[in-house]
Amino acid sequence: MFPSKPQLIPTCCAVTPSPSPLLPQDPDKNSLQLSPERTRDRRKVVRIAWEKLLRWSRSWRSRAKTDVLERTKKVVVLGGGSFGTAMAAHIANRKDQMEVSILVRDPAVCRKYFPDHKLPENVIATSDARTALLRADYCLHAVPVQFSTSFLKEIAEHVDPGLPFISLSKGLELNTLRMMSQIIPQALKNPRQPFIALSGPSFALELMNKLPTAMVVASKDRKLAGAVQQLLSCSHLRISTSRDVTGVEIAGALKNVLAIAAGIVEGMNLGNNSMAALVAQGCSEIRWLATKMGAKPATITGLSGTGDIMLTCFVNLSRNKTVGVRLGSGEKLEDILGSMNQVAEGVSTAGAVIALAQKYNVKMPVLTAVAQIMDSELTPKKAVLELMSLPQVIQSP
Ligand SMILES: NC(=O)C1=CN([C@@H]2O[C@H](COP(=O)(O)OP(=O)(O)OC[C@H]3O[C@@H](n4cnc5c(N)ncnc54)[C@H](O)[C@@H]3O)[C@@H](O)[C@H]2O)C=CC1
Ligand SMILES: O=C(CO)COP(=O)(O)O
Repeated sequence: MFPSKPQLIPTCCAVTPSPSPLLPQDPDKNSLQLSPERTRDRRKVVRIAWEKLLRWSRSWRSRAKTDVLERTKKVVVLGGGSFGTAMAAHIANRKDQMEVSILVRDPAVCRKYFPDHKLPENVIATSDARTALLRADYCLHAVPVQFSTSFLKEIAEHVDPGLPFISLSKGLELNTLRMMSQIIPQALKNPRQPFIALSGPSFALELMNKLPTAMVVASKDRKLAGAVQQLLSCSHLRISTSRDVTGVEIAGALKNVLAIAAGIVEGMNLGNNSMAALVAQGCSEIRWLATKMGAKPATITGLSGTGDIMLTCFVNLSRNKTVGVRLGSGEKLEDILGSMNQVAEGVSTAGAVIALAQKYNVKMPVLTAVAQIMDSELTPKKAVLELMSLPQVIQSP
C-alpha cells in the first residue's frame, strides 16, 4: 500500500495520498512491500535474467582461446617505473615459463617501486637493450611520454620491425603534439611497427595487488588487439578491444590534465558542487576536442575515457591529482615536482593540449586554465574567479 510506513516520512515533507497527476497512480509500483505472490514473481524474473547472463558467460569462456598465451615465450617491458613493473609482474604471473625482461637504466630500480611485493621469478631486469629485446614476442612501452622519442631512438637498432608495441604511456609530446601511436613508429623509423594502446582506469598498485581491474586495448589491427586481449586478460583483469586508437589515446592523455584541475579544487576546499561541475565541464572539453580529432564519442564516455577520468580525478592515489591538491593548497609547482620521484604526465601534456585546442578550434576553459597555472601565468585562485565569470551558458534543448 502507499506509503507503506508513513511514520518514516519526516513531518516537514510528509504527503497525503491524493489522485494528483503528479503522484503515482499505481500505488503498487512504488510500494516497498509487494504481496508475497508479486515478490515471488519479481525474484523469479531477476533469477532468470541472472542465470541467462551466467549461461552466456560460460559459453563464451568455453570458447575462449588460449593459443596466444601458449605461443608467447618472451615479453619485454621498456621502463621499470611503477606501471612497467606492475605490468611485467602481471604478465609473468600469467605463465611461469614466460620470460619477462624489463629494460631499465638501473636494474635495482624496479624493486624500489613495490618494496612490499616480491616480483615473480621469471621477471628479469636488465640495462642491456639487445638482450632485453632479443626474440621478444611482445613489447610493453612504459617510458614517460616526454622521454620516449630519445629512449626509442637509442634502442631502435635492436627492435624487430614486426615486434608489436603495446603502449602504456598516457600523454602528448609537448613540442610536437604527438601521441604514442605517432611517437613510436617515427622514433623507430618504421611506419608499420605494429601498435596497440593499453589504457583505462588502472593504478599500478592495485594491479600489483591483483584487485579487479578493467582496461581497453586499441589497435587498427583487430587480430592484434584480440591477441593482446588474450595475453593480458585473466580472472582479475578484464580487457576489452577497440579500433578507436585516437579516442583511447587522447582521453588517456587529457584526463591527466583534468585530474590536476580536480586536485586544485580539492586543495582549495571548494566543495563537492565545484568538483562535480569542474569534472563534468572537463569531460565535455575532452569530448569536444577528441571528436574533432576523429575519436568516437562512445570511447570518450567509456572505460578509457570517463572511467579513467573518474579514477584519476576522484582518487588520491593519482600523481596528477596530487600535484593539483598541493598547488591548490598553496605550494609552488617547482617544489612539488622537485619532491616527486614519479611522473605526473599531465604537467607537460597541459602545454600540448592548448596548441591542439587552437589547431582544432575548440574552446577548453578548464584545461586552458591548468596550462596557464603550469606556466605560472595564473594562480589557482585567479583561475577559479575567471572560470566562474565566464559567460553563462545557454543549454540547447
Ligand atoms: N603508475 C600508474 O598507475 C599508471 C601509469 N601509466 C602511465 O605509464 C607511464 C609510466 O608511468 P609510471 O611507470 O607510473 O612512471 P614512474 O615515474 O613510476 O616511472 C617512470 C620510469 O621511466 C624511467 N625513465 C624516466 N626517464 C627516462 C629516460 N629518459 N629514459 C629511460 N627511462 C626513463 C624511470 O627511470 C622510471 O623507471 C606514464 O605515461 C603513465 O601515465 C598508466 C596507467 C597507470
Ligand atoms: O593513469 C592512471 C590510472 O589509470 C594513473 O594516474 P596518475 O599518473 O595520475 O597516478
